[in-house]
Amino acid sequence: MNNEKDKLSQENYELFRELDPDLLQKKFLNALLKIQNVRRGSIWIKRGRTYVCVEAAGIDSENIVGVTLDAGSPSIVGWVIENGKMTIAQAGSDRRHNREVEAHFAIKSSQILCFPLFIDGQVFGAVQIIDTNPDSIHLNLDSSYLSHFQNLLEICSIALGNALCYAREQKKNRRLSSVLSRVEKENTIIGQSKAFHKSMDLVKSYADTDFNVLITGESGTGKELVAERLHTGSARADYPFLVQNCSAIPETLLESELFGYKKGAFTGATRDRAGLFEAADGGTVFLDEIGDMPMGTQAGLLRVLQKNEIKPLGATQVRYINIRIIAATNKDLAGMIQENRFRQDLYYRLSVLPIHLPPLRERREDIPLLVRHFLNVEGRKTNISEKKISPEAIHHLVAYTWPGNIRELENLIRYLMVTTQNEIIKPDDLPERILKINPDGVKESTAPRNTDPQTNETQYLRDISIMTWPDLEKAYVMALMEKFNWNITWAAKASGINRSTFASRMRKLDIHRGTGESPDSTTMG
Ligand SMILES: Nc1ncnc2c1ncn2[C@@H]1O[C@H](COP(=O)(O)OP(=O)(O)OP(=O)(O)O)[C@@H](O)[C@H]1O
Repeated sequence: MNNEKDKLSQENYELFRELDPDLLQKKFLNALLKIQNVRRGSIWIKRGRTYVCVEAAGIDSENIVGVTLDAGSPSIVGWVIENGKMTIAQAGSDRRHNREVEAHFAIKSSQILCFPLFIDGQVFGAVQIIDTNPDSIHLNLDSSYLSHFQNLLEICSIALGNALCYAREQKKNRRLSSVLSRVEKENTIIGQSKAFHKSMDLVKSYADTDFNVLITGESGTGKELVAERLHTGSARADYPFLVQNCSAIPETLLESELFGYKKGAFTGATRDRAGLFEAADGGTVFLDEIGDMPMGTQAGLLRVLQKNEIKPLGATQVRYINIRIIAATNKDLAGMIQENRFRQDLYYRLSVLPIHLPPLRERREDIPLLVRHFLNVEGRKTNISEKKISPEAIHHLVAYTWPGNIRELENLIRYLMVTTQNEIIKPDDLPERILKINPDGVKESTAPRNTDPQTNETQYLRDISIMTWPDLEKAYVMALMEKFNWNITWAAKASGINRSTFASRMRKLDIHRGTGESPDSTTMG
């Protein structure tokens, strides 16, 4: 008996060293099975009106992890959880035993020992230790042994409960950090052009719905940024926003990333792993480059959209998830359907709400705003003193065609921040590919480029002469707001008019930070 007690204590110490709840669960169950000299066992957690199997050991265990039992159907774990008492049951004759789960087992259970798991006096789950020997002779049911066993269980149950709480808090923490970083990013959607506004109006109206969205547009036009905005503006904002790029990734790898896998599903699958869809439960999944998704994976995605169910690789049972899909592509999906490279039924499901983001060359008015924005952001990030840009250099940037769109512009600003020695970026600092294009060919009213620094002012006036009065006022107010970090009072002071007039002009010109905020939600001061 003393030997047995020592064995229990040793297992105890070993368990307390484990902080990872998944590993702790596994070690906890294995320790109990070892002490009781049996091989089959499982841990169940109560979730609402269901009991979910979170860990299992022994032959057929892969058929039971993830199984969800309804509180209304018979089960030993349900009985133990609801009554808060341990029980011993004969699998063949006990009416509480769930026959449906047992039906999946090649080797049948004979005797079941089941204990409740407590935290703070509340039952949060149950652990089953199961004898599969037909004579039910392996379980030690001696009352004094069982009482020591119960002590070990109580201590481990506290450790497990704490580890689960810790994991929950960690998850919450990660979610909050991702919301925080999204909020920080959120203010960076820049654009005042008509084409951009049209797309952003759609974003605002789509965010309130829960339908799938298909974003089309060339590479670097801001599809991911817009997807994030759709998520943060939706009721799912407090849940994860997870991104998967579907291009340049082998089919099986993409499937295991998205749907997850069971231990042993393929070489190297040493443990169960949840996929992206499951990890994003409650939130949004952004599938970038959906046009590159292989046909096989498209079928799995269709099942997610039609039935909200996923089947991890190697699993026999499906799992239910609740996610919103936002997909993006720069490919012609309609053309791909004709060539049988994209499923038509999937296309219809994905493109309930379509958004097209215009290329930068179709919204050239936004280039000066974007340039100023990136100079500001990069200046802050790199600690290099903020640089200015000459109207002439801007003139070249506006004329360039930007095949890589906003990403190319952002990268160029990073490059210029580092390579430009002077405080002001001038045309000479620009790369050859940009200088090659004649800026005067782009806008008919633009006068020939003047390289004499003394006549920069004249050039600048020529540049702004192509703008309308509201455009000019808009650009002026935006420049002030950015300079004063969206503090209306300071910006109004700098402009020489009072705050309420300034705020009312902002409203009239429909100027707001990014796109989602009204002037009143800018920094107060
Ligand atoms: N309107 C915008 N205002 C500020 N920054 C933007 C804007 N649109 C895009 N960006 C920035 O440009 C870069 C490219 O944007 P994003 O990754 O969203 O483009 P994408 O269309 O998803 O590209 P790809 O198709 O190549 O994946 C990002 O760094 C993003 O922050």
